[in-house]
Amino acid sequence: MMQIPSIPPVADAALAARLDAAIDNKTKPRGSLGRLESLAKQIGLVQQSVRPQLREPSILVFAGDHGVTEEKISPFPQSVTWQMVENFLAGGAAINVFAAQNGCALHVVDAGVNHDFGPRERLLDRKQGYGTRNFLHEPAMSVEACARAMEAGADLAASMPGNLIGFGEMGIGNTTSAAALMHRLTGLPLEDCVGAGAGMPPEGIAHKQRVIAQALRRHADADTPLQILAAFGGYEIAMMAGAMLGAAARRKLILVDGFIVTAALLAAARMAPALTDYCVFSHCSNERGHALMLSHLGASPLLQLGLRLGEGSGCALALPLVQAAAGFLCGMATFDSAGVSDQER
Ligand SMILES: Cc1cc2ncn([C@H]3O[C@H](COP(=O)(O)O)[C@@H](O)[C@H]3O)c2cc1C
Ligand SMILES: O=C(O)c1cccnc1
Repeated sequence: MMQIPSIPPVADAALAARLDAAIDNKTKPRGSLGRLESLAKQIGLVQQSVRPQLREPSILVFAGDHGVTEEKISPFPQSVTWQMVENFLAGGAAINVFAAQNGCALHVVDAGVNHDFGPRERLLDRKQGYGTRNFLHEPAMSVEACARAMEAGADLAASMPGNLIGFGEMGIGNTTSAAALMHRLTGLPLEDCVGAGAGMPPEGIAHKQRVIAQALRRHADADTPLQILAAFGGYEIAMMAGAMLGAAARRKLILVDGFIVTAALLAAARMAPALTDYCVFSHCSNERGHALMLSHLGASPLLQLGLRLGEGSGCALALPLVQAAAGFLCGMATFDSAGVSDQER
């Protein structure tokens, strides 16, 4: 069974005071870099340094299929998952463009796609199965399979070279899975958790909500975060949850994308609450429920662009801001070093 790594909170009063002083001594009015200042402080706390550096950032797109697609809860067929994986491998998806634009390495993880790809460059084969089971009728996966997927994710994150990992996903049907997880893990009303996903019309969203409500009754006994993740999750979601824990255990910064990635975090953070200390929330997605999910976590997302894509697109777009935050803390002169007069105190 997956050993949940112990994740220490990043809080360190002495280091926090040194970071505040380092940020305030830069040649700028105090506070003038706004949100970048709290971000720089967070990165410093995660890296335990007043001169944090981001090395070899990468984005991992976790892909998996969902048995619940049988219930017509997505406007797209399940096969779009593997077809989009092919598109990622060929370089033609939105995430390819945005990652390349920001010089960010991109890997696709086959967590459980219902398709055989064979060995391919940029594809990390961590296949746990050919899609999950239909959670309307039975748990999406067994608790053991869920723990194995988490463990594979934790190992993968630990083996990544850099100190920042952006999390993205691809899996037709996974907003249904994420909505069920959100409801069970936060207790928020189901109607606030269910949205359009890849473009369901209003009557389709009502159907999706009925399917989830019925599944919630079927799995009323799923109680621990692992049981809940096994009942309603997906291989990609379980693997992301484990990978986030593995990343934080190595003090890597975690860039969180949209609704589905945040649902994986909700589950993982229930297992190790300090996990969110290591997370930067790239954006607030337009998927209904994401804003509430973020407030539940006390998160302040960097961007609000009306995205509702997934794939890690928000991570790639927010990466330059994260680099700017670490960059100003490392690179800017201080009032002293630059011979600039500080404000009179
Ligand atoms: C062409 C295409 C590309 C995508 N890239 C990400 N998603 C996004 O949509 C899916 C979730 O929506 P639902 O739960 O409604 O199926 C996920 O695969 C997600 O990453 C896509 C969806 C489509 C159709
Ligand atoms: O918020 C997201 O990441 C999202 C929203 C809709 C569809 N796919 C992903």
